[in-house]
Amino acid sequence: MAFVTRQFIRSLSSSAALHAAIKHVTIIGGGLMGAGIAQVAASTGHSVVLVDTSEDILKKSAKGIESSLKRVAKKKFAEKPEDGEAFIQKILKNISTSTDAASVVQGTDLVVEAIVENLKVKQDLFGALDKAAPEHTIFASNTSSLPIADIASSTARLDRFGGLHFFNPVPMMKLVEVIKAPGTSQQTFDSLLEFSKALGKHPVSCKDTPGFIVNRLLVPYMLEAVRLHERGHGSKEDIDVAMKLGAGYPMGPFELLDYVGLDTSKFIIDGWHEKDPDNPLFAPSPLLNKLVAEGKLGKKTDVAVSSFI
Ligand SMILES: CC(=O)CC(=O)SCCNC(=O)CCNC(=O)[C@H](O)C(C)(C)COP(=O)(O)OP(=O)(O)OC[C@H]1O[C@@H](n2cnc3c(N)ncnc32)[C@H](O)[C@@H]1OP(=O)(O)O
Ligand SMILES: NC(=O)C1=CN([C@@H]2O[C@H](COP(=O)(O)OP(=O)(O)OC[C@H]3O[C@@H](n4cnc5c(N)ncnc54)[C@H](O)[C@@H]3O)[C@@H](O)[C@H]2O)C=CC1
Repeated sequence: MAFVTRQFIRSLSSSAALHAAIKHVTIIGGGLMGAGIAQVAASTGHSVVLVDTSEDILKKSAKGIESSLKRVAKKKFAEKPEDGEAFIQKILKNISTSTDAASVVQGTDLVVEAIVENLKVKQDLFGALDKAAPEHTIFASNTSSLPIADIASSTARLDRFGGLHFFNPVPMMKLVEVIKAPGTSQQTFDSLLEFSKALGKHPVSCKDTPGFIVNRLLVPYMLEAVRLHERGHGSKEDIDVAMKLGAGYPMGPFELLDYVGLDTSKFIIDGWHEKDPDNPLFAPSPLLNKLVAEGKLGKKTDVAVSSFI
C-alpha cells in the first residue's frame, strides 16, 4: 500500500514537473495559425518567441495578435474598458519575435511548428532545429494533414515529437487534437495534453492517421461542397446559407474554405489524393486549383469575396 502511495505521489509530482517544464515556447510560422497559437500561449502566461522568415511578416503577425487581443479585451472588459489596454500590454510583453529559429530554440521547452503544409519544408526545418535544441525540448507540428511520423523522421528525437493540431481562429476554438505518433513517448504525449489544458483548451487524443479526427471529416465535406457547385447543383451563396441555416454550422463551406486558406486546403487534398488516388473524397477540384493559381487564397490575401464567397 505504502509502495502504491509512493508510486502515486511520484507520478503526480513527475507530471507536475513535466507541466511546469513547458514555460518557454517557440512558435515557428507567424501566419494565421502561428500568430493565434502565440497569442493563446502568451495569454496563459507562457514566454513565447514567434519566428518567421522576415521582419515584415512578423510585424504583420504582431498587428494581427494585437487586433485579436483588442477583440478579446473589448468583451472581457466591457464594464471597465480602461483595464483592457493594460491586459493587452501584459500579454504582448510575453511575446518576442525572431527570424533565427536555430538561435532561439536553444532556450525553449517546446517548439510548435505552424509553417506551410509541405512535408519537405517541415522536415528541413525540424532537421535543422534538432541539432540546435536542447535534449529536453519537445517538438510538435500543427500540420493539418501530414503524418507526424513522416515529419519527425528528419530528427533523432522521435520520442519527444508529437502533433498539436489547433483550430482556426485559435483564440476562439476550444479544441486541440494531440497526436501520438508510433515513436511518441507516453511522457511527451502527457506533456502535450497538459500543455493544451494549460492553454485553456480541450484536448482530444488522436492516432497519427490522415486528417486525425476533424479534418478527415471536414475537408472531404468542404471539397464536396465545391464539387456540388462545380456540377451546377447550387450557387456558392445558397450552399453556404443552406449549411448555416439547415445544419447549424457557424460558417458555410465556402466561407470556411476562405477562412482556412485555399492554398492550405489545396495542399491537404492534393497530398491525400497522391497517396490514395482512387478515393473520390480526395479528388482535386478544378475551381480550387484555378483560384490558388491566381493567388486568390481567401481571407489571408484579402480576396475572400472575390474567391469563394
Ligand atoms: C484546416 C485545419 O487544419 C483545421 C481548422 O482549423 S478547420 C476550421 C475550424 N474553424 C471553424 O470551423 C470556424 C467556424 N466559425 C466559427 O466558429 C465562428 O464563425 C467564429 C468563432 C470564427 C466567429 O464567430 P461569429 O459569431 O460567427 O462571428 P463574429 O461576429 O466575427 O465573432 C464573434 C466574436 O467572436 C470573437 N472573435 C472572433 N474571431 C476572433 C479572433 N480571431 N480573435 C479574437 N476574438 C475573435 C470576437 O469577440 C467577436 O466579436 P467582435 O466581432 O465584436 O470582435
Ligand atoms: N489555416 C488553417 O485553418 C489551419 C492550418 N493548419 C496548419 O498550420 C500550418 C500553417 O498554416 P497557416 O497558418 O494557415 O499558414 P500561413 O500561410 O498563414 O502561415 C505560414 C507562415 O509560415 C511562414 N514560414 C514558411 N516557411 C517557414 C520557415 N521555414 N521558417 C519560418 N517560417 C516559415 C510563412 O512565412 C507564413 O507566415 C499548416 O501546416 C496548416 O496545414 C492547422 C490548422 C488550421
